[in-house]
Amino acid sequence: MVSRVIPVDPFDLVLFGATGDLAHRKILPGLFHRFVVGQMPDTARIIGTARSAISADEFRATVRTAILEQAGEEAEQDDVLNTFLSRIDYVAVNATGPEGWDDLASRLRPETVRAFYLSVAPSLFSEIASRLHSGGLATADSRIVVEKPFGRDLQSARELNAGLRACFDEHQIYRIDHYLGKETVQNLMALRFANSLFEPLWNSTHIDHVQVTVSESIGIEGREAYYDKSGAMRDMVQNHLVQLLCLTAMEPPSKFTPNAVRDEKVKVIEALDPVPDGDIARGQYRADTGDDSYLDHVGDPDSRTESFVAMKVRVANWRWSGTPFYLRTGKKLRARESEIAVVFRDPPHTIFPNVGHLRGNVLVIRLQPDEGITLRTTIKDPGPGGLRLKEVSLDMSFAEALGADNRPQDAYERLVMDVIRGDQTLFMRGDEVEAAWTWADPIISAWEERTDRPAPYDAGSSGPEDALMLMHRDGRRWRQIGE
Ligand SMILES: NC(=O)C1=CN([C@@H]2O[C@H](COP(=O)(O)OP(=O)(O)OC[C@H]3O[C@@H](n4cnc5c(N)ncnc54)[C@H](OP(=O)(O)O)[C@@H]3O)[C@@H](O)[C@H]2O)C=CC1
Ligand SMILES: O=C1O[C@H](COP(=O)(O)O)[C@@H](O)[C@H](O)[C@H]1O
Repeated sequence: MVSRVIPVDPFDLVLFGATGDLAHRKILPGLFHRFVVGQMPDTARIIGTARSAISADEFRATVRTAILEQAGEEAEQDDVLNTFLSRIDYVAVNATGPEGWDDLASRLRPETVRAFYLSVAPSLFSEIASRLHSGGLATADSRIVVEKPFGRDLQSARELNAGLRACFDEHQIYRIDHYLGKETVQNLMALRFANSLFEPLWNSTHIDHVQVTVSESIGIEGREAYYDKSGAMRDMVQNHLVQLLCLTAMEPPSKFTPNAVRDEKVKVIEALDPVPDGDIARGQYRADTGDDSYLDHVGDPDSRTESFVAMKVRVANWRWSGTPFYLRTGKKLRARESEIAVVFRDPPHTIFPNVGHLRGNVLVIRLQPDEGITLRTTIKDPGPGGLRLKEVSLDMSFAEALGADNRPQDAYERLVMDVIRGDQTLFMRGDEVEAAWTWADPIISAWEERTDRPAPYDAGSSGPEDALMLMHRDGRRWRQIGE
């Protein structure tokens, strides 16, 4: 049985960078899944482009292979896969030269939603936008989607915004942060704003602190050149972790519209205090048995790029004064585990004899691997023998609760369909990205002036000792990774 899906309007999706890694691992398999569940109308078309001079048949063959690798059982029905592939075309286009643009223009249909997905290096964004505009390929209703990283500092983000806005209106620009497409991230908004239970408690009177963890067990996996110039702060914190913080901390938007939601997120970013150096722990993984260290992976024994960051962040507004947000993320950690843990204050008094200190409730929003929501509560330990207390979790796993037919969508499949629908709620607005860089830039600049190295941590651990200390000195503890 297929879940409730509302088909989108007919579209021409032009995928720049169609021969690349992201297109083959995420975007095309995601589109295939949307096709399988019936969301892509019969008249939808995907036009892949890149410089490679390959035929449409050759391109389709690579897409077939990628889908068979990524999409699981659904891809085994050959007729379904063949029908999907018949919607795919390919045109060789050079983003920085005249070759291929007229051919591409001739394939686009009038009266059809046009989306141009730029899965290419950010250095190509402005030039592609300009050629789409000057060649008349983009209409007033067309959408342009750009991948991360959106700049490496405020200055470059402003330049990218200027390049895109010279040719497209803000309502046409979709800046991807794939964390916003994750099912549980949206569930955080539903949890907060569709229930009356939590919102009265959602403030510093009741919440002691919030922990946002994005722990990865993988390393930099063939992306050395990019990662060593970025590090965890630019790669993960400035975008994904700041977005998670925003959705946790923001005020209720007046309505669920793209600008109402994004206005509230911008206010949170603008309320972030500068983070003093003493509130940050940076780490770099060292060799594990049978594996190399970060320095071996990037081939630079002097690299000072961090593969781990933990920090204490303060949101300087009425709601959150006195409730810090602790963020941490890193590569080669003990487990792949991402969550937002909202730690409530301890009960102020206990009426139970011989129980000692009662711990506060913890609401955990699990992003991955097992998406769901857990509430840690204290109950009576069942059975005879007097009243003893015990901590238990009220647990909701989405996979179990919703059943296999309603498995959470991959972030990319949701986001691509949102583009076609013209819904920008889960995309970053230009001012939002600039605000996040305004906050992150001084932190990064301070590191760049220093000569010391990030603290080493063992691959497979929970990160460097400094990160533990960041919490311990406040009388708090990180939640365990990988338990
Ligand atoms: N891979 C990933 O996991 C992630 C990637 N991203 C971002 O997505 C984007 C794409 O990444 P990824 O797929 O890994 O990159 P790849 O290097 O694998 O692919 C780049 C693509 O761009 C095409 N290309 C390069 N130069 C030109 C040009 N002058 N004109 C037209 N096409 C060109 C290449 O094809 P050809 O050489 O044939 O022209 C290729 O299809 C980047 O912005 C990256 O930061 C974001 C998150 C994760
Ligand atoms: O954007 C990025 O995200 C991935 C982690 O994404 P996830 O969905 O697997 O949690 C990270 O590995 C990568 O370095 C970063 O560029």
